[in-house]
Amino acid sequence: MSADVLQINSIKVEFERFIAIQDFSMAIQSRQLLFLIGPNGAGKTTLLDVICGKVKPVSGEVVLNDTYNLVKYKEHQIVELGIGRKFQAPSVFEQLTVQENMEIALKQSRRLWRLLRTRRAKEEQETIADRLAQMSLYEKKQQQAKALSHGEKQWLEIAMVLALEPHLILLDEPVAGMSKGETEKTGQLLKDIATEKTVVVVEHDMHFVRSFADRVTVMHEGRMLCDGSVEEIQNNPIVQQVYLGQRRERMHAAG
Ligand SMILES: Nc1ncnc2c1ncn2[C@@H]1O[C@H](COP(=O)(O)OP(=O)(O)OP(=O)(O)O)[C@@H](O)[C@H]1O
Repeated sequence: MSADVLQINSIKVEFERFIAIQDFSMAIQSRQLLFLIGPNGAGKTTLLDVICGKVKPVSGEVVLNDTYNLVKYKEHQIVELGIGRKFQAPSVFEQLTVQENMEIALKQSRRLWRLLRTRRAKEEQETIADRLAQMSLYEKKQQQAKALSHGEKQWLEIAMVLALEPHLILLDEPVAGMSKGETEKTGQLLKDIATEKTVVVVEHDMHFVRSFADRVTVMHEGRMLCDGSVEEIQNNPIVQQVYLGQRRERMHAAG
């Protein structure tokens, strides 16, 4: 068995006649914080959509733990296999408390719903408490979600994904709209999560990527441009030429 959690092999995605992803392959190892970067329209969100089953490729495969070709599974089955997704826009229930949002997240999981029949309510509450504490929200569990800051709502959503106990978490621009302090804290939280899970983040904020990435994959026009450490990406002439261009100076200057 390989050390890869996920192997993406030669996927191609078409929307009507437009090819959004082409001949794309990569392997994702466990317990790392991987950032997907690239210009607008590069195919980053579509790649997350393929992994979580929202979009089906016309060819290629996405293999989880050397065993499950996710292309053949439905979205809810992929959740059951341990892949969690947080979309870009916050979608917490504003009128409900932080605690109630967590309880709903647990009940929405069919996998956990089955488990809960045999699982004691006490354990469910412990899971919720642990994840809220991890995301620094435990003290706010009785507050309505609408009273949270934008950053706290994003953390609540991440806690809701974590409560489903995924092995692989997919996040789309989690720090968009956050303050500097919230962004820094989110990076630390994601680092912490990546000590026990694999975290894949689509991101445009290069300072954030530089500060926290274990590995970076660059996409361009639906293809893999390159993949490596932050330093390797920064020094790659093709990335500088095709993607970063004039932003190179800023990228080196940041941090
Ligand atoms: N449902 C769809 N139907 C048609 N075209 C789509 C659809 N979803 C995405 N696309 C197109 O596929 C390409 C890749 O889109 P995608 O959202 O994956 O890019 P991205 O790298 O995430 O971009 P951004 O950084 O702007 O979010 C774009 O040209 C987009 O317009």
